[in-house]
Amino acid sequence: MLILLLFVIIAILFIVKYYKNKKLNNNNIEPPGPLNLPFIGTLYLLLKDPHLAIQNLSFKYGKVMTLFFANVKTVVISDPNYLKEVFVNQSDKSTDRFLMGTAKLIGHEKDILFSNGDYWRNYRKILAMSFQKLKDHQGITKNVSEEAFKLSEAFDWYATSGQVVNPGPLFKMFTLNVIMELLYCDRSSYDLKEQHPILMALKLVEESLAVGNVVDLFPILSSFTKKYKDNLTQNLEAVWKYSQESIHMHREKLRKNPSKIDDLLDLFISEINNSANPEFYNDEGLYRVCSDLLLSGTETSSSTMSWLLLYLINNPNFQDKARSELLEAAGGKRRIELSEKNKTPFFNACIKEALRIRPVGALSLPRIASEDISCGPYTIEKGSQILMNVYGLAMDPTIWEEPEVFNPYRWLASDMNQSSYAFIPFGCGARICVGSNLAKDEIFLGVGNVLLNYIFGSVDGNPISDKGHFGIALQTCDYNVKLTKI
Ligand code: HEM
Repeated sequence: MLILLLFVIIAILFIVKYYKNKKLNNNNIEPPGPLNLPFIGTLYLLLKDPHLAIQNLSFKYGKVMTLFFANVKTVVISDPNYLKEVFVNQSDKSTDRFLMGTAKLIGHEKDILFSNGDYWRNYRKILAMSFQKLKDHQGITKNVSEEAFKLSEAFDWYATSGQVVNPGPLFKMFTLNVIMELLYCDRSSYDLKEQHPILMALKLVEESLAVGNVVDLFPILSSFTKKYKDNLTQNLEAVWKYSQESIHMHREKLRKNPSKIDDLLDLFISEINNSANPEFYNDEGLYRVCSDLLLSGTETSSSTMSWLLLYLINNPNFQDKARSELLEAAGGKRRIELSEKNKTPFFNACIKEALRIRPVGALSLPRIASEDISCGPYTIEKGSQILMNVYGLAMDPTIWEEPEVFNPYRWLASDMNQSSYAFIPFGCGARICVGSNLAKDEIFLGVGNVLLNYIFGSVDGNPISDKGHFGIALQTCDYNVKLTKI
């Protein structure tokens, strides 16, 4: 009897949900999608490797499809023209972020990653201008180059002792040091046993984020997840406090000598001071932006470096070719600088290919439809979450020849004619990644300098698995390498 009752309740919920979801105003058509179950929506199809599951679903349901993350109606776009239509032509309706509980906990809607409206626009403008000026600031870019050299030295011990090493944590330390130097005039040693307290806090924040979505999707679980939230808040507070101290120090220095610009935070504060409405920006906004940069600008770049090295190990010919090209560009020195970047087209193509084949932001960061949005023959209903299928686009055989093959030459072919919306590792439209140039410089200098100094191989001579896993980003599985000093 009980089972029958349960069955009837589920059937009723299902029918109500089905009709509610099918009904859009003005006879607009909802993008198709798989069976939407009560409570869990279509999550039953996304349990393992969501980027692969979504790619497969898009083969079946098309380049615009509707999924349900529990109750959250989600439209996934896997077509370059539709991406342009939605995120560029109708950017007034598609620029806001879809904000769940964890995002709000991180940014309090007072940062850049997870804020909307005029607040986001004003802070983003200042940050984008600061990054623009960073490019022309020789002194600051020199620090990134120095850090890349220290990264290369960190591999030395492994090469001389013959020990294998997992390059991931060293790459992570490199990207963290770059941000720490840009914001806090601080850095940490590459000795993985001696970690800076801020790195420990950041690591714990990242671990909490990896489980964040489940907690966000099922508010009913919130009483069980208090510990998770307390842990996240406690570690975020450590990052905020550290940022506040640095902001105070930077402000004091600039008050005494406004022209002494030594890092990104100096640029950011002086852009604020010189803006039309400096009173709009306060310390809370500043320290939340600092923690954004730590969160969004470290794992992303270091994971891409790990992917690039993995593919260069699996393709030793490409590794040799990239090294020879770097060596020639560096005039025979074992140290490459950003000023030589235009002399290394093949290595640059390898970086692009790594960003294509394993985009760490495989589904970008969610946006929300702030109004009904037209997308080809469909309508994306107001309030829906919208995802860009960055990974699916990169694996689309109608766009790329042999998409699963790491082939840097595809970027060098003179007839390369892909839509720029087919390759969107940094997202697209008004919220495109603000740190993309810094990321590309880090990858160039970080991987370029280690390649110039060591030959890398897998431990057993076999190719390393490029399957990866979907955590806070699309990351490589941990892998060890052996290396020989040149
Ligand atoms: C390979 C490295 C990186 C990748 C693949 C990447 C990817 C992305 C993606 C996909 C987005 C969302 C874009 C959208 O909504 O359309 C994003 C946003 C963002 N990224 Fe990156 N990113 C990388 C490195 C960095 C770095 C180094 C920084 C800064 C130090 C950074 C800072 C940001 C910020 C602040 C946003 C939010 C922009 C906004 O909401 O207006 N990222 N990134």
